[in-house]
Amino acid sequence: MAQLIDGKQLSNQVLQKVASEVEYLKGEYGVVPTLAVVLVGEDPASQVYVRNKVKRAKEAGMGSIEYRLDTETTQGDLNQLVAQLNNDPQVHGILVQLPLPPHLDEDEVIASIDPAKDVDGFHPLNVGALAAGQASLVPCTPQGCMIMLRQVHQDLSGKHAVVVGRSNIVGKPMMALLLQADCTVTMAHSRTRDIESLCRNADIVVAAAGRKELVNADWIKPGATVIDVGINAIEADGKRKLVGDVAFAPVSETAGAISPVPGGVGPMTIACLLLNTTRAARRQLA
Ligand SMILES: Nc1nc(=O)c2c([nH]1)NC[C@@H]1CN(c3ccc(C(=O)N[C@@H](CCC(=O)O)C(=O)O)cc3)C=[N+]21
Repeated sequence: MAQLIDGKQLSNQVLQKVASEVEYLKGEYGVVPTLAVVLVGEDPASQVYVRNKVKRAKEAGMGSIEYRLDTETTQGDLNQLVAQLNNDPQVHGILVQLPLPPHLDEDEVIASIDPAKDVDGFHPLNVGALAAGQASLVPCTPQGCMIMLRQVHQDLSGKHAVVVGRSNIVGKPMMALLLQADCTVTMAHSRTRDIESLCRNADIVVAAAGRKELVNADWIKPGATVIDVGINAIEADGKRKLVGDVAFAPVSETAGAISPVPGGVGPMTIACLLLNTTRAARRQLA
């Protein structure tokens, strides 16, 4: 049976580090690292994530401000709120929850966030810095995945990693971080031919395709490490249940290590968001 990579437990370690950094910034500079979260619309899943982020921020001693805008919010109103937060010295991190309602332009909103406050790491300047291997605010989910991988592999050098999924928020930044860790990286996606045998050659598989239980046991080399980034809500016995992009039960009999859903990448993402917020606050010290 595979080793379980416990994201819940590991995220608590990261959050402890965040809490001590918060104490330091308060004690030494009188600064309370503060995250502003902007949610447009009523999507129930987004509301759960935002509530979790705000809760964890409070637990770490950070400030958090939640902005809930209704679905009909205009691009102008949203841009104006972002501009106000950019100019507010009490706000160190800005997160605009995605996806936005279809009438709003996500790229435009992201580009309007001050790159120094872009704790998601989605601004083109931060994307470019990551691609060039320069320190920056790194997207939270891939950052969390790297911390999980380092639990299993003290040295990632030369490992063959296959990333399944090419999104801007997970797949592409994941590729950059694995490359920086000297992995050999293959990007696989919905158009990849014979994706199963490609994955079967991998030492590490990061599943971020957004397709529930896509990755099965016959995709995985015995002993390989599997990180499951999927969050797919399904109905089971009339209840809402989360499953990943990996068929957990069968894959955990083949893999050497595997992260679960829930309790894997999700909590790590939130912990890294707060870590980014303390980093942003530190860089904004006058
Ligand atoms: N600008 C932006 N930044 C984001 O980081 C961002 C976003 N938009 N939009 C939505 C996705 C999704 N996301 C999650 C974070 C934590 C959990 C999480 O903690 N999940 C728990 C379970 C929670 C539950 O039961 O629903 C777990 O996996 O154990 C899930 C999903 C961040 N996102």
